[in-house]
Amino acid sequence: MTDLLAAANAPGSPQGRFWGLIPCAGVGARAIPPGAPTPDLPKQYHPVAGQPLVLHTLAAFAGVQRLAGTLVAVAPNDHFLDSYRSAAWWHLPCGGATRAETVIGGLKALLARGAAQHDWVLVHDAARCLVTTAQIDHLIDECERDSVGGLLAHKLPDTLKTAVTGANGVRVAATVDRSDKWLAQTPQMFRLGVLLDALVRMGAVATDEASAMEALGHRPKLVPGGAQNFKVTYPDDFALAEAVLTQRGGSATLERFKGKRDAVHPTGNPFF
Ligand SMILES: Nc1ccn([C@@H]2O[C@H](COP(=O)(O)OP(=O)(O)OP(=O)(O)O)[C@@H](O)[C@H]2O)c(=O)n1
Ligand SMILES: C[C@](O)(CO)[C@H](O)COP(=O)(O)O
Repeated sequence: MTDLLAAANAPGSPQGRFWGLIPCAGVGARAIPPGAPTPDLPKQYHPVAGQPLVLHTLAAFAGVQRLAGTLVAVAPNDHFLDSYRSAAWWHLPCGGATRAETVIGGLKALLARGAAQHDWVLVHDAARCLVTTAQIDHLIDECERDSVGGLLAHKLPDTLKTAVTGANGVRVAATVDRSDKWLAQTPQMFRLGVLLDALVRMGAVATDEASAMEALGHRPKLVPGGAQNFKVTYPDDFALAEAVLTQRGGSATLERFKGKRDAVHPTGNPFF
């Protein structure tokens, strides 16, 4: 693995292309209101500001000119996206039981479709539908010359507590120093081959790509993302996402791509 990173960073080695990878195979269990029946529509397909949630995410990625293409990793037997077409992204049923397995499946699919080990991959949650094209471009600018890669993150804005649960309910155990605490967001951008190796080694316990890289001793770069790049996780989050997208004027990026079923991707995506 370290050899792969060293090779990618060696003077004269090719810079590599940039790929998007969207894990989109979760069920969204925490997004179901307490007591409600289990819906058959995963949260990433819920309508938000006039579109299925994930289409806002994909619109932001479609606007990034430097991406060679974006793979959406969906669950086996998930046909939701079959009726949508874009020149900028495609979907494959390579999702797994955990987010890490879905990402591993997606990375292998990218390699099988012609991506190189030293190419960069930007892994981004389908459920972070408020990311903007500008933020993705900013992450690439900040990381493309970095020896490890990095992620969007948000410096903790609130006082941080640890909790203890006992007979008196959930109580504060302590207040924790937050000066060095950040909330990890996505995209998370690393070299494809190195990331695949790191995730396979760490397995399903890796809740994000950076932690797998950290486990190998690397120090991914923290790039400020912003409070609006939150992950739709709980029931209330849909209304918040809707409000922000509506305030932005719907999805301006999405409008640009709507109806362009046969559009040719500017970077010449080989898959269309
Ligand atoms: N087996 C899985 C689990 C999650 N994800 C994706 O990973 C992203 C972030 O995960 P999270 O918000 O935890 O989504 P869910 O696992 O769907 O949510 P929950 O834990 O509430 O069920 C989501 O876009 C989700 O679709 C995935 O591709 N494959
Ligand atoms: C990758 C991630 O979005 C970073 O914050 C997050 O860890 C994924 O969500 P999960 O709830 O940990 O699966």
